[in-house]
Amino acid sequence: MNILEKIVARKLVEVEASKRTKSISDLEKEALFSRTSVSLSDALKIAATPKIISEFKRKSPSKGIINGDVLPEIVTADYVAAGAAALSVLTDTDFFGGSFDDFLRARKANPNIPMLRKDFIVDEYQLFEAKSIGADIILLIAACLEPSEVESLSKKAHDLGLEVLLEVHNSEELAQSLCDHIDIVGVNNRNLKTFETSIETSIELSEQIPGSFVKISESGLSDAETILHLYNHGYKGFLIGETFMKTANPGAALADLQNNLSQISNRNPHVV
Ligand SMILES: O=P(O)(O)OC[C@@H](O)[C@@H](O)c1c[nH]c2ccccc12
Repeated sequence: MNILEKIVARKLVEVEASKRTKSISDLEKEALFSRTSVSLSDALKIAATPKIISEFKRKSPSKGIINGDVLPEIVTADYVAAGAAALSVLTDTDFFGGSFDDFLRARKANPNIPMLRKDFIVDEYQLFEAKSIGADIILLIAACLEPSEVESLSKKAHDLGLEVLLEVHNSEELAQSLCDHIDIVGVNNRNLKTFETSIETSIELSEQIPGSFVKISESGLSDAETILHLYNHGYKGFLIGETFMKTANPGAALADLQNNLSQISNRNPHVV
């Protein structure tokens, strides 16, 4: 089994256990369930500069512990103060050290920013969970879902008022999984089966994504030059975790990146 298969196998067991402890109608009763979602795709569509989606990630299977001892409410509020367009918070515990508690603390500290529930969605039940913790966006990973599952899960997400980020890593996944209910297409520069990361993945796929979809580039991003290069290939948003989380002050690391982005674009106004 590759790591993605291991995560999915574990997730299926976890979801069955959660269903036994909390029913869908319990989830629907949570206060945040009725919160009106904030759109990320609308903000990205009109973005005239690169937008950063900052991730709260304690650890990962590829990197091990990145930053175990951080407070989600502080880090995410610092991200927002430094200009993050959205937040991504891992809710997978076993492989990424995340939790609903992390997500809820981040949500409480930042009531109005678009937030992505970063997890491995394999069952409709998890969409109700996402809604109940105040998520605005959910992730569907083409590499671990059948195209028919992407279609039904994304439709259900829309019914619940959630936006859908479809993550792809190659042209086959893109061709097979893209459907009408996708709001944002994310190209993951990291192959989740091998952990290899290459920005070329985003460059190669940029032209294959129909212009009607807003696109973001994910993983392995750290410098302003690369981000502006990808922006010029049509990417509006950039999902970044490790670059920020590995520092003692993730919010300050985002502020530095934002500074570098504006300095470069001031020097070369044609770039953005
Ligand atoms: O920490 P990075 O290299 O900046 O990557 C962030 C994000 O793209 C990555 O965490 C991610 C992308 N897709 C995922 C799917 C599941 C878990 C995690 C991910």
